[in-house]
Amino acid sequence: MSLNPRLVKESFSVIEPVAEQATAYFYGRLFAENPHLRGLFPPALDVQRDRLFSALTRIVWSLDSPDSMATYLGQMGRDHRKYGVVAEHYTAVGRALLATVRRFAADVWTAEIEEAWVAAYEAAATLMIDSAEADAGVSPAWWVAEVVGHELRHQDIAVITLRPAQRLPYTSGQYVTVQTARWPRVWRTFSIANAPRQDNTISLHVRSVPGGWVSTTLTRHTRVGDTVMLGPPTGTMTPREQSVRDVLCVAGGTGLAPLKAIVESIIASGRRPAIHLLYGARTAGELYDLPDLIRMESAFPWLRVVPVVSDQPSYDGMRGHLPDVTRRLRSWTEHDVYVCGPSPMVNETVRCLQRDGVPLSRIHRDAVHA
Ligand SMILES: NC(=O)C1=CN([C@@H]2O[C@H](COP(=O)(O)OP(=O)(O)OC[C@H]3O[C@@H](n4cnc5c(N)ncnc54)[C@H](O)[C@@H]3O)[C@@H](O)[C@H]2O)C=CC1
Repeated sequence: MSLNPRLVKESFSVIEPVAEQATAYFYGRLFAENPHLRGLFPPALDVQRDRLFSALTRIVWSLDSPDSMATYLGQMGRDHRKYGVVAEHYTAVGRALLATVRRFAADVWTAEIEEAWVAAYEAAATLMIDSAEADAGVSPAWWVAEVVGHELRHQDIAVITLRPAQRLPYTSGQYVTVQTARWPRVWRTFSIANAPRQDNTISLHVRSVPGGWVSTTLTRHTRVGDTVMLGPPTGTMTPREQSVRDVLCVAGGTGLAPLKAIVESIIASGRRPAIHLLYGARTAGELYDLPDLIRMESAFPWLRVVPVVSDQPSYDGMRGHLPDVTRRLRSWTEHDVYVCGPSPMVNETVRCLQRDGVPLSRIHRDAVHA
C-alpha cells in the first residue's frame, strides 16, 4: 500500500469545515469501542479535541514532506509516553479515525481514498511507535519535579523554579508540558525560561489565564515543596549556534520565557553578537521580569533590552504595539530573529519583518503556544 498524500488532503479538506463534529464523533466512537481508553484522557476533552484536530491537520498537510513529518511525529510519539500510550492503542485510534473520515467525507469517499488513509495512518503510527520505543531505552516517560522557588511577580504572573528528580536534557528555547496534582491527566505547555543550568533546575513563567486549570494552580495554589510532573522537552525554536549574525528577539508578555533562555545561551556560548531584546507588555506592571533583564543588560554590554508598553498612555518609555515598534526602531534585514508571544502579535510581527525584507528562513518562532 503506498502513500497518496493528494487523496488524503482532498478528502481531509471536506472534513475541515466540520472539524468540531468530526472530532466529537471520533472520541465518541473511540470510547464506545474501547471504554478502557477513557481513563487515559482528562475528564474534560475540550482542549484535547482542539489538539487532536490541529495535530491531524499538521500531519495531513505535511504528508508531502517526509522529514518534517518524521520530526513532528517522532516528538509526538515520545511525548505520548507520558499518557501511558502503548503500541496497541494505535490500532484502536486508527479504527476510530478511519470510521470518522469515512463518515464525514462520505460524499467523496472511494476505495482509493480509504486505501490512502490506511497507508497514511500506518506510516504515522509507525513513526510514533518507533520513536516511543527508542526513547523508552534512554529516557523516562515523565519527570517528577519539586517546586524550589515561587515568586508572584504580578497579580497573575509567577516565575516558578523546579528541580527535576532526574536529569532533564533540553536545548534553550524548548518547552515542557506540566501536570499538577490538582488536575490529573491535564497537561499544559510552558517554555523553559533559562539555558541549561549546572544544578538541573528550570524556571517557568506562568500567567494564570481565566479558566486555566493548570496556570491558575501554578500561580495561585502552588508552594515551595510541592511536586509537579513534566513531559519531555520539545520544540524547534532553538538558537542558531553556527550563525555569526546579530540577533533580534521580540517577546510579548510571558512569551519572553523561551527568548530569555535563547539570550542566556548565546551569552554562555561566548559569542558576542549585538542582541536587541524587545520586551512588550500591556502595562508597565506586567513587565514582570524587567529587573532581571536589566541586570543581564548591565553584565553584558552587547545586550540591549527595550521595554515596550502598549496599553498605558501614562507610561514614560517606549509605547506602542510590538510589530510597529520593531519596524520603527531600525532595519533588521541582516539579523537572526526570534519571536514569541500571543499568536496575533507573533503573526503580525513576522508579517511586518518579512515585508521589510527579512527572509522567512531567518525568523524563528514556535507554533505550540498559538
Ligand atoms: N508562558 C510561556 O511559557 C509562554 C507563553 N507563550 C504565549 O505568549 C502569550 C503571552 O500572553 P500574555 O503574557 O497574556 O500577553 P499579553 O496579552 O499581555 O500581551 C503581551 C504583549 O503582546 C502585545 N500584543 C498582544 N496582542 C497583540 C496583537 N493582536 N497585536 C500586536 N501586539 C499584541 C501586547 O501589546 C503586549 O506588548 C500567550 O499567548 C502564551 O501562550 C509563548 C511561549 C511561552
